[in-house]
Amino acid sequence: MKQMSHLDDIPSTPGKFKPYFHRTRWQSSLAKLAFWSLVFVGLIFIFFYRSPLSSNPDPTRRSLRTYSWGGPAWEKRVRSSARVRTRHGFSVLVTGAAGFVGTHVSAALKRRGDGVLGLDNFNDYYDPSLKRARQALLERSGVFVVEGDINDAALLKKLFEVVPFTHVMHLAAQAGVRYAMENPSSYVHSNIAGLVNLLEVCKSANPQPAIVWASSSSVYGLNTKVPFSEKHRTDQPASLYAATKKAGEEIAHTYNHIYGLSLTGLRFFTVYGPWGRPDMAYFFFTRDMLKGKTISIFEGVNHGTVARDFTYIDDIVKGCLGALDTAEKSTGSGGKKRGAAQLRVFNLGNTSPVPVTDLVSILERLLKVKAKRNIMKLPRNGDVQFTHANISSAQRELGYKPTTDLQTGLKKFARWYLGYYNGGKKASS
Ligand SMILES: O=C(O)[C@H]1O[C@H](OP(=O)(O)OP(=O)(O)OC[C@H]2O[C@@H](n3ccc(=O)[nH]c3=O)[C@H](O)[C@@H]2O)[C@H](O)[C@@H](O)[C@@H]1O
Repeated sequence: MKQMSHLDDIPSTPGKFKPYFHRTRWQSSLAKLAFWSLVFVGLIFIFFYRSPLSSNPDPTRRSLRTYSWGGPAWEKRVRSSARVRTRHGFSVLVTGAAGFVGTHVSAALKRRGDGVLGLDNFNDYYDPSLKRARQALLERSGVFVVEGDINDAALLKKLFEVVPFTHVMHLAAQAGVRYAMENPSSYVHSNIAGLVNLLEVCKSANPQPAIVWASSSSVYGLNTKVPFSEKHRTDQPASLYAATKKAGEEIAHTYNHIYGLSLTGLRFFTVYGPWGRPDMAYFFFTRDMLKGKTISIFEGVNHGTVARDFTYIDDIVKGCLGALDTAEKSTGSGGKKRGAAQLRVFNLGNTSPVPVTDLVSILERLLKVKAKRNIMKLPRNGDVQFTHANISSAQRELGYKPTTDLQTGLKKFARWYLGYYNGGKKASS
């Protein structure tokens, strides 16, 4: 009876059913049936339309999230953000614009008068609030970051319909070497499927844009010749991440060969700096050292040094702009090749590897805290022991010349970190 009165309390449509609602058992059952059907339909609705970001436990499905885009107001924002403000400026679509490198490159392009439209799926591989903060930064400088995935062909086609982009700076990717063992399919999804989807849209665009994109120093894998030169072998990747980046380079070759797309791959060497990625060692060492937590420092066999050719973000940005400025036009149009097009790959490193133990010592001095060091064997999870870039090719062709040493770059990072996280009190996740 109690339940009945509870059901009676539920407001129903006026007139028709209300007077008969509790008169007979049959009618009551019908009402119950209608109620539970409604609940059922509601649950199905919630299941299909909720955001996978908040509750989907499978991170590879993150990008199935539905984004809203389109409409006259949205197109106006897209157009205005991509509008070129200098005589020979570019209009550039920057994918991964709310990412670390994407934010810095987008801001630099905008500063010099190029039109920039950002695209980012804001996934939760690391704290999305940092991506939102970068987005806010870009919004203030006039860059609109469209929320969407590089696997969404309809969205990409729409963007090319609205803006005839001259260039694409493709920085959206699943990054991180060690995470590839935890979530391999996210690498295939972003770095392979997403890249192919983007190139498919670019090859059909009219005019076809020139594309500059992020490869990685990790493609050198087990190569032992140093410094790493673009001529060295890259067919022994040590992680799935590296393998997907290497696959990207081969895919670039195919699209260049078949469709005449101008493609430049940039092999970044451990990029660091303000607004960086919390999944990278320099970043989480800083966080953990400030919290007094122990950090794990890897070493090679027989106590061998593990070192990286750490490269400061401002130097990388100059390399990216150099690549865009020297990119030749794609030769095809509407999916047809008209002649041979440019295909390039460059190392963008710093040319001076620093042991990870030295990185920690620099951080200790800058943060004025003593690190609790746990020295451990380099795990077999994709990390390589040593990276060192030969940059003569980028120097010659892009005018690339890194000028920031690790000490100077980390000082800028630490200053940003302490400001952003309120003196290290509001720790990053
Ligand atoms: O340049 C690249 O190719 C790559 O650089 C970084 O990868 P990685 O160099 O491994 O950068 P971190 O993850 O920040 O590691 C830096 C160093 O710290 C070491 N490390 C890492 C984690 C840890 O707990 N302890 C530790 O000693 C690593 O072995 C490595 O030598 C990025 O995460 C990749 O996305 C990028 O493609």
